[in-house]
Amino acid sequence: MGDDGTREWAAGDGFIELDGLEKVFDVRRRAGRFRRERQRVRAVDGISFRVARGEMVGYIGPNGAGKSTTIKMLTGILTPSGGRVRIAGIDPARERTRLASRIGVVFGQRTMLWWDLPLIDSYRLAHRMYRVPDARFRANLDRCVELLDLGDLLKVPVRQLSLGQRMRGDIAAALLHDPDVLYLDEPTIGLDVISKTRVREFLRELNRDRGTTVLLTTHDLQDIEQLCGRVMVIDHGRLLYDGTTAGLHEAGGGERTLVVDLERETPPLELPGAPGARVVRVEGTRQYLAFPATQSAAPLVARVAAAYPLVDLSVREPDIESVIARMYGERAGA
Ligand SMILES: Nc1ncnc2c1ncn2[C@@H]1O[C@H](COP(=O)(O)OP(=O)(O)OP(=O)(O)O)[C@@H](O)[C@H]1O
Repeated sequence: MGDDGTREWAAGDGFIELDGLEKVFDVRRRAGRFRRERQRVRAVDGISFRVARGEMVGYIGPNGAGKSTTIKMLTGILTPSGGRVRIAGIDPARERTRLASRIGVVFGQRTMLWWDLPLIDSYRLAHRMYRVPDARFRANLDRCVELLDLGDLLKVPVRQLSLGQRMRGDIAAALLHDPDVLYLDEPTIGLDVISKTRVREFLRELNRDRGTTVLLTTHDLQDIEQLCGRVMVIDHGRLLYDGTTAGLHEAGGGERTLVVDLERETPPLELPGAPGARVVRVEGTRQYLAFPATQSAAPLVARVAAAYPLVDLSVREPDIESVIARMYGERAGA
């Protein structure tokens, strides 16, 4: 037992544990010219899950679903209105300082770096704030600088960095004290394809080599598909789905789209031997082919490439909103 009567975390327990977690906000809204009404918003409405050490889990949902509120309770910034949350046996709201050395947080839309200072200065401040031993700080910094390609950026003031550079800088800042858990809120938002790929590769390596537990909030289903074996979907503060990424597509019945740019205008492509695939739109030399999201794109790509002269190909994922809308539709119709 810990000093406060809580049991210490033991291997085999969930590393992140939520039991019936709730957060209710009292908000005052205008209800007429002079009247204001108090309204209760159940931002998180009884969420329970376990995440094992070393898992990499997606936490997704539409705007206002309650994702950020959950993350804020996991970091101790917000105190729950009900239920229970533990990270490695620690109650975040009661022991925020003790927890701080175990977690790293990256908010894609907000930087934790000092805007006017060179990047390296934010790292030096984190070094002191977290009291990281010198040798460990050096080793972690060197590793991040190498893997995130930050060498030329360390002396540049943060405000002069591009969005992708800044995001890499923020991820490094969150990792200098070797946290066991990393929370990422929209880490690829607004990044170009190359920056996204680089960030994803880094996260995959971090999880594989260091066993860092990662909880990832994103609107980009490709982040989830490329990084997470497991995904949780929340909406209106409730857990709607907790399972594999492939299962998410089955539950949502979604379709992906293969966008094909042809050398010349062509009648709608014929695709014998590609079950479930069909042309849904033709725009000049570009054609859009829908196919079940549960299938790999590879056989369809091979089929199209063998039969038609191509300029380019890309695959578009269904957006999270449409997957969730279909999940609701199926439930309502069930
Ligand atoms: N401090 C607050 N005071 C009052 N209401 C809040 C507060 N923070 C969040 N909410 C409300 O709680 C609900 C959940 O918000 P939250 O920010 O957790 O959603 P989200 O899933 O992170 O959305 P997004 O993807 O837009 O960031 C929303 O209805 C929001 O308006």
